[in-house]
Amino acid sequence: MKVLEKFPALKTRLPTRLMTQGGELPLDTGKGPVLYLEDVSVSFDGFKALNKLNLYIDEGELRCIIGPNGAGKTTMMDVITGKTRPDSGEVWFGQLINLLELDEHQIAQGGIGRKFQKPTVFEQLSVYDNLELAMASDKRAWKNLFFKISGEQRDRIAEILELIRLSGHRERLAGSLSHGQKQWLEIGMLLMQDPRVLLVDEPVAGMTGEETERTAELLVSLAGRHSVIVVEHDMAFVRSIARKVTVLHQGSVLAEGTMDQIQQDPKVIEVYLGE
Ligand SMILES: Nc1ncnc2c1ncn2[C@@H]1O[C@H](COP(=O)(O)OP(=O)(O)OP(=O)(O)O)[C@@H](O)[C@H]1O
Repeated sequence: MKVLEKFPALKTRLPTRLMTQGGELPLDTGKGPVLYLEDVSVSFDGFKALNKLNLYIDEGELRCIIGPNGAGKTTMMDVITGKTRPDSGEVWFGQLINLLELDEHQIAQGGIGRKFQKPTVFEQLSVYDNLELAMASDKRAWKNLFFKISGEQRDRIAEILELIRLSGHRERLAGSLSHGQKQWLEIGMLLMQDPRVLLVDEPVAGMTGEETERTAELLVSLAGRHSVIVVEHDMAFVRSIARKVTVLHQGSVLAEGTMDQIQQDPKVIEVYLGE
């Protein structure tokens, strides 16, 4: 059922721009998903990259999105993060925040983090400094060179270093880390902003088997505190972390369910074998 049909009172929501004036976004997920897209369509020169896409992400869930090349996965992430504006449809963060009224920067600051495929850490800085800078980004540090972090913030960095398994490498230059470690550091940098939703694009591309396993553990451990959306082609990896899986095809949801359910779905088999 569509969320707006289920909760008709939501139609009386105030415009997001009025609610967000002067600070924190009033995220309200009490009665519904943390993020949802309804009837979202995006066309590029007449070609429908997204075609009436519906997607509902619950608070704290780990969702895997798969689909053949060109299915619309990247476009979907671009719409959520404000990079691409849909031609039609709705995109809500909680029940009160209309993401279509916010720009990319506001969406990132408001609690939707995105990890692109290529790591973009500051190679000349230490692991620790990368995390400190990420925490402070857009806050005082960039404006005030004498910014000092609090004990609480130091604890948060230590907690994240532990989580991303880089506690023993805190003073190392980020440029000297392995590919996998750089990817974890970047995930750690996003976590410093404590996002409600984390979008992760092909996290294990180019990783060793061991790094892939550790990444699976990391992403699973993030669910609960964050909603994590993982777009990935590596099916063995998806199977290792999957709870609910959404299969996109030609810009819409083709199937949704557990990995076993979708792997036995004749529509999914046809699409993948037909590639
Ligand atoms: N800026 C653009 N201009 C024109 N066409 C585009 C643009 N962005 C995406 N497309 C097209 O829209 C379709 C969906 O692309 P998208 O990148 O979202 O798919 P995807 O599922 O992420 O694919 P992949 O797995 O290959 O990354 C593709 O056919 C693509 O060529």
